[in-house]
Amino acid sequence: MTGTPILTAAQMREAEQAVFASGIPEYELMERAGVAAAEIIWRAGAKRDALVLCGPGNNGGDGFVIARQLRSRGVPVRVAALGESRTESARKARAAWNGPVEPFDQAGPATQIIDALFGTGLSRGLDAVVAERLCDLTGRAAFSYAVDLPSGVDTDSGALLSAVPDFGICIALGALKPAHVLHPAAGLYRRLVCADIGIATSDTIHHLSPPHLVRPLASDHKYSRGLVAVVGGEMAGAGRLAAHAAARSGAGMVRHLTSLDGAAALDAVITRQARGVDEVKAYLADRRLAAVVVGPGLGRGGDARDRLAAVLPCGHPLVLDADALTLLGGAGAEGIPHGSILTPHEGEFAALFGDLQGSKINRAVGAAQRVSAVVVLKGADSVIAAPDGRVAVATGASPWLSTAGTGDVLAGLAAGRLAVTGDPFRAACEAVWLHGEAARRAGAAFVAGDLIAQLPAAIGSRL
Ligand SMILES: NC(=O)C1=CN([C@@H]2O[C@H](COP(=O)(O)OP(=O)(O)OC[C@H]3O[C@@H](n4cnc5c(N)ncnc54)[C@H](O)[C@@H]3O)[C@@H](O)[C@H]2O)[C@H](O)CC1
Ligand SMILES: [K+]
Repeated sequence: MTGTPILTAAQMREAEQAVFASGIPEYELMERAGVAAAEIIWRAGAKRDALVLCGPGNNGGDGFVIARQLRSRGVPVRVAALGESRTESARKARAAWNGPVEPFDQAGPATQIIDALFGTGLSRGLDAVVAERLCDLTGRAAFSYAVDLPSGVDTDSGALLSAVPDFGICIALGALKPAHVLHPAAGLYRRLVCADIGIATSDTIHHLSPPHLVRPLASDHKYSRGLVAVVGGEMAGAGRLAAHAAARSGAGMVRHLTSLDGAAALDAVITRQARGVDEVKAYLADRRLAAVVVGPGLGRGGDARDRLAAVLPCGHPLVLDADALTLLGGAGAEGIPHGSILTPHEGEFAALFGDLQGSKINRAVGAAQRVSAVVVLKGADSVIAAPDGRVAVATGASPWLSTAGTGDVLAGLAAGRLAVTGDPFRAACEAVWLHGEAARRAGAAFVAGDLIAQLPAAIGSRL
């Protein structure tokens, strides 16, 4: 879970100020940034001709340092500037470049385009003519790089403030920012590299990284590895997917409680018929339960409400998904037990927390703090937020996950990891990463069942 840190623009400035307070001048940081970025560009593009586009602020200053570094390696490099450099460090970098500077609006194409126009200081969209020229130059280039951020993205939300082109490599400086992991900005580059420039970063928000999982002990048995109950309803298919995912999550045993007649015959090992709420309550009275997931296949009628009402006070660690979230959206989130895991998509999230504003990260943290539970706000970029402010953001999800049942699989997987770890934030991070890894292994055009089949290999890859 402790992947590359993610800092907002304000947190980045705060971290930079701490470096300056330690006696390292701003220009030293700019030199470090430029040298690190130039090394990445050199490795990717070698001596292909390059055009560095420099903006008026310190992002532009980075650009002048990069140009000087590339020139010293024999790269045929040109610089085009968008007006004068407005900061002392940027002026110093421009003077050190000590070469010709073309006006941005007259700059011709190049094999490599390096975007050092704007970074974390962007306060509004680029002028249309500037944005258009940036898109044209990068569109005609064989290699394109964004210095710190693609110019035109909102640092903290990942929104696009003006037209922004695609880039081959985005070179984050010092730390990731939310725009590096939140869509649509996160979809603008093929490769993301974070250059370490010696900035100490906060330890609350991270890019989700591969988890370290553990094997069962020789002394373990099916109950010590974790018993999971899936409280389904009339739609046995979704509950069955969640149950099979939990069964291949590393947990010791799974019970799928469904009201559907004859479903038990399908999976005798897993499925139990629980027609009425009293039968559900009887199963939930089993103190050996380590996690309960409710939602997949639950339904939204009166019986579903009764089943949900039986689950919420059961005292076992909970995963709330799908119909359970929709039902809670109407009834109010106050009934959610602390320490649960919620796995809403944007629609279910809006039903529960539609009043929350800000970036996807802000909204997920706000929701987690409101209900004192871990919230997994799913999407192409899934945000996992804990009530204490810890956040992990997952990127690179396979687009093939947009198929029926993958949410049921994630819910069952989260319950299984919760049964194994007993830690909601860790379980949610592991489940999201394993879900993504299973999708990568499943390849193309898979269905939810194929995803489940890949879980043992995904887990095995992290032991
Ligand atoms: N601060 C440091 O120690 C380091 C920062 N690094 C780099 O610096 C940028 C952030 O620099 P900053 O000067 O704050 O902002 P920008 O360079 O992004 O540019 C802001 C600059 O442009 C003006 N401006 C804002 N929006 C627009 C617009 N739409 N059109 C025109 N002009 C605009 C604004 O007024 C400012 O003057 C960071 O991303 C890093 O790249 C170093 O990496 C490390 C040291
Ligand atoms: K940039």
